[in-house]
Amino acid sequence: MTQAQISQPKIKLWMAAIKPPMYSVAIMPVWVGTALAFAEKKVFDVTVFCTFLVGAILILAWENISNDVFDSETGIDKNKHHSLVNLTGNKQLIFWLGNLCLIAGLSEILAIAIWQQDPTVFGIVLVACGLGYIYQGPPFRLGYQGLGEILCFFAFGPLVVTAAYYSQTQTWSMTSLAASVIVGIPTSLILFCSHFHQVKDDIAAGKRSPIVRLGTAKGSQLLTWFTGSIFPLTLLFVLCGIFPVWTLLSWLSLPYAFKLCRHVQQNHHQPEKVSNCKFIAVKVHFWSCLLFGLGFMI
Ligand SMILES: C/C(=C\COP(=O)(O)OP(=O)(O)O)CCC[C@H](C)CCC[C@H](C)CCCC(C)C
Ligand SMILES: O=C(O)C1=CC(=O)c2ccccc2C1=O
Repeated sequence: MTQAQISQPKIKLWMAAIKPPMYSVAIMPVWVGTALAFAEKKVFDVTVFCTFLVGAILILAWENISNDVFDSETGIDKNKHHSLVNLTGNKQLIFWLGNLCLIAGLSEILAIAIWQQDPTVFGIVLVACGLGYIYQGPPFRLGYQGLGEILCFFAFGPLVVTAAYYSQTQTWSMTSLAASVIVGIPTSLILFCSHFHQVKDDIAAGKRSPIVRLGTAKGSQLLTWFTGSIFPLTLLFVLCGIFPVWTLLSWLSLPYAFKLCRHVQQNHHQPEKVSNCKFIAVKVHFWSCLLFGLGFMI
């Protein structure tokens, strides 16, 4: 923990604990699945869309709140001043606040299932929540084995994009599966980026994050390959006639992708400098997914 981090004002610590920009990871898969449903089937149920969005945000709030609870049990967050548990000193309160968000979020998704007399969307979201739990909750804690990025890809990619598409159409689509890959990769990149500055604390707590396993130098190279993969992959799906040409609008997010790769390559070994790379990755994710979804609507 640096002097700068220790002396941060309370409001800054609370904002860092709540992480508002991170909630775009819950919004984008719902947006892309819904945009694709509109493109393919010309349907758009605004009530289902808004209900799904609120549910997704609440479920992500549960994931983040309970992350601070579970991490307080392993000691990994002892230097994390912006952990909700450290800020309030009340683990029970935070635990129940998280559970309340989960119940409220799942109730939104259940409402969609009841309106449509079809449990499919609820079932898919329940599986995504299961992946969220085994990422951090006992006895699994698969994130501590370096498996978080894989869970993250399937949860925010194939599962939630498919559920959002299904919530609008009550059918399945291969294009939706392809689109979910384009959403899943940048979401996992955010998680990947979040480990660069935490190597010391992770090793001390026995967490073998991908960056602990690979080292920061190799990690920065892998980041460049995966970030770079999103754009040619989209082009490939366009050339195969799976995506409309307008989905290439997502290439307008390339400046953020370059910024991310350059920043991490230059600073991967300096925790204080690289610690903001997660938020550059959020920008890559936000703009690439927003424009990608727009490409289906045009
Ligand atoms: C909480 C997550 C990452 C934080 O991990 P870490 O412990 O390294 O963070 P700190 O350093 O800040 O302590 C995200 C984990 C994502 C997970 C693998 C999958 C989550 C699935 C969601 C619950 C599904 C949401 C569905 C919704 C959008 C409908
Ligand atoms: O706090 C974090 O580091 C993350 C929180 C979060 O909700 C999320 C969701 C999807 C991918 C990555 C992340 C985080 O890194």
